[in-house]
Amino acid sequence: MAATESPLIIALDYPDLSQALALADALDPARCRVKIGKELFTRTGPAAIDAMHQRGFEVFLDLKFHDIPNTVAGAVEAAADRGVWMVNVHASGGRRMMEASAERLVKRGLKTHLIAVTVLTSMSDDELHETGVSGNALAQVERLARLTQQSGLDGVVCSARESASIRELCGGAFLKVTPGIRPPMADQGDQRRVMTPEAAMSAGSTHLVIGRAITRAADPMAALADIERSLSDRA
Ligand SMILES: O=C(O)c1cc(=O)[nH]c(=O)n1[C@@H]1O[C@H](COP(=O)(O)O)[C@@H](O)[C@H]1O
Repeated sequence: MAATESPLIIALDYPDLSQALALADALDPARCRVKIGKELFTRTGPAAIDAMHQRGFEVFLDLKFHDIPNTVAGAVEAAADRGVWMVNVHASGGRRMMEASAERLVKRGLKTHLIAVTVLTSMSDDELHETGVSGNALAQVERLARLTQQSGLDGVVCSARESASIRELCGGAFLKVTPGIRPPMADQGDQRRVMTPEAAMSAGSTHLVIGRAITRAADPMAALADIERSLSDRA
């Protein structure tokens, strides 16, 4: 399978496999990775993963596991056995849950990247307070990133607004996978902590998750090319 140097991960948030395949067939695995999330996976099951692997894409399976340690470790192992490049859990599942998952991969010699979601990019500080968290999003992301690193995982999902702080706290090699990416003038939609692609890379994000800015664009390939251009202009 062709590994790519690109930081771009395209979120295939579609209700059926044919729409996901239509975009995948226009994309080039040398230029991006793809993400399969809850909607597509619940519709298609592992068939979507297999179809992307057949096309040469590395796959981020985004099912955000959040359960007791034994259950999540088993789910992470199952994902890795499918050969996915990356899988995620919720950091708020706690240290033992994350350690059990990381240890399972090590024990089996599986190379899948394991990362943890800190605070969803759709949440504002006020919404976070409503869930009982007293600090702001940045403080909670920092706390959970530290816990994630101590638990032996490879990185976090956070917003690009927190990437610089997490780079300082956890180092450059610790993955900072950032959704909530919006090109200038793009509709924010349900996201709250957003950044442009070039600002996100400058802030220290290692990977950018991009969904609707490409999948809902009138011309998805032109939208992707614009984003790639904005990143190479920055370099
Ligand atoms: O884990 C994720 O990928 C994720 C975490 C997060 O905090 N926020 C977030 O938006 N995501 C995912 O990233 C994608 C963002 O999609 P767009 O907002 O359309 O670019 C969606 O597939 C979300 O499920």
